[in-house]
Amino acid sequence: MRAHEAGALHAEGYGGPPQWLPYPRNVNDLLPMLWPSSVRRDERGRLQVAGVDAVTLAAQFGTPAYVVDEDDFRARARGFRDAMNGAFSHGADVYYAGKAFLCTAVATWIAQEGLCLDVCSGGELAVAMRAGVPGARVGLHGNNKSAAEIEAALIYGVGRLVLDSFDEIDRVAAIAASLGVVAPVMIRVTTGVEAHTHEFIATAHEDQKFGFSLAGGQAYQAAERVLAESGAMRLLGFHSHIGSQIFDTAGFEVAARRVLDLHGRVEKENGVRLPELDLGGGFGIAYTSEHHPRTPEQLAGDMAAIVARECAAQDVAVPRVSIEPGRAIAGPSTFTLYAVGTVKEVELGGGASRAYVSVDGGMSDNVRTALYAADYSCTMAGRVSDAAPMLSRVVGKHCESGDIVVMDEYLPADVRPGDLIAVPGTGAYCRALSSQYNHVPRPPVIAVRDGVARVIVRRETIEDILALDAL
Ligand SMILES: Cc1ncc(COP(=O)(O)O)c(C=O)c1O
Ligand SMILES: N[C@@H](CCCC[NH3+])C(=O)O
Repeated sequence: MRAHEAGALHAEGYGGPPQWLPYPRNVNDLLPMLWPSSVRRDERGRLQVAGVDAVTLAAQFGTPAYVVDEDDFRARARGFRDAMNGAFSHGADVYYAGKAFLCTAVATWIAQEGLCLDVCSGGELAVAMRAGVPGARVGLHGNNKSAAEIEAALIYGVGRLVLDSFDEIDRVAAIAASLGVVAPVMIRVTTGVEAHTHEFIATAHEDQKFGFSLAGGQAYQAAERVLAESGAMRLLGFHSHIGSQIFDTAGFEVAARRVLDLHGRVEKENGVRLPELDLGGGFGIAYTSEHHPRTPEQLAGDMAAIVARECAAQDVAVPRVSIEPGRAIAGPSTFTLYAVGTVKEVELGGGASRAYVSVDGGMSDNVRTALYAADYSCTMAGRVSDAAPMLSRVVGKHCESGDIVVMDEYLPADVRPGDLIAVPGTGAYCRALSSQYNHVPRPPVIAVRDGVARVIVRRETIEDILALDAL
């Protein structure tokens, strides 16, 4: 089931037989799990976020636009921080995975809320530096970091570089030696876990590009190589990340057990102490009511139990644990606001039909539907309607038939040009993966807090795009 979720309440809550209320029966028609916490409808039927309504936002900033509820984003960040500190008695660290969505304001929020920041390129590192995130609280990832990226990170004094290949071990050792610093490093391990998620976003099975294989022995060898370079590198510990948008707890558990087994063996057999362990991110969020995310408390509690059990079994000290949630912080805090341009009804045969509702963005601002067959839902944001529900597909304005934003949704049959449509759950990997396909400028990101909306990433213009071209 995916149609109608953002736009209507299930009559029986989330269980039981589907009994959808006609669209939208009342003004509180939004499934809370899909929206930032402040979102509601006002008395005019307009979607409202942190006290500002969607019609006002569209008039002031234009469409399409990503709209982030700043307090919701901050609360999700704090939620992970507090849950990890609550579960691990000696403290723990949360590295927000900036790849989900990063800009200077977000890096500032993350630092203010007491989190660390995971960056995976020189560009993301530059944002962290600009926001003044202390180097010690930044981690640098990447399976092919350039020498310039490594050097910039070491000069900035990042708290960790996560190593991904033997070539990189040599490269980091040489650069650290030339700078006269000791690089704090972790080793990314491929644990062999087949995570239950889309193939393109699973990262711990053997046949993919990330990390050192645990089963093949390379992860152990990598540790030996790093330990042998003690003048240039300090081994903090191991890192495991099994993939993204994962709900299945077994995958996390198996990965944690395997990486802790390696951690214990390396400590004992080399007479060293590894002070840290990173268990990655990947925690799934609800895009539809089919998804049932676990709370940060549940996730942290489970991790703490596994770590305590495995360390006791191996008789090694409990390392300081870190995690790297991206989607679970950024995703639900944001919705994309579009304006409808055209509505076209297409006969499907057998008397059935579908409305193609074209909006003023599309795969350039949200490629996840095309790339991962991701499920989204949507609702009218500027008004409510008593018209009958109509099976609709929300599509973009690009020259591709796969340019689909929301595959199936029930919208009221009187949806028309000029209506506003809001798509929830677009805070992670939408702006981050956006493009200028068809030379469509990227939308702005608008942060709303306490009744005030402000631009945190400005809209691109056609002049921005033209400026890249040589004459
Ligand atoms: C190493 C690493 N850490 C953290 C993340 C964040 O994942 P998510 O946004 O699913 O929490 C990713 C992306 O999958 C990643 O590759
Ligand atoms: N871009 C992916 C997630 C990849 C996470 C980065 N390792 C998505 O949108 O779901």
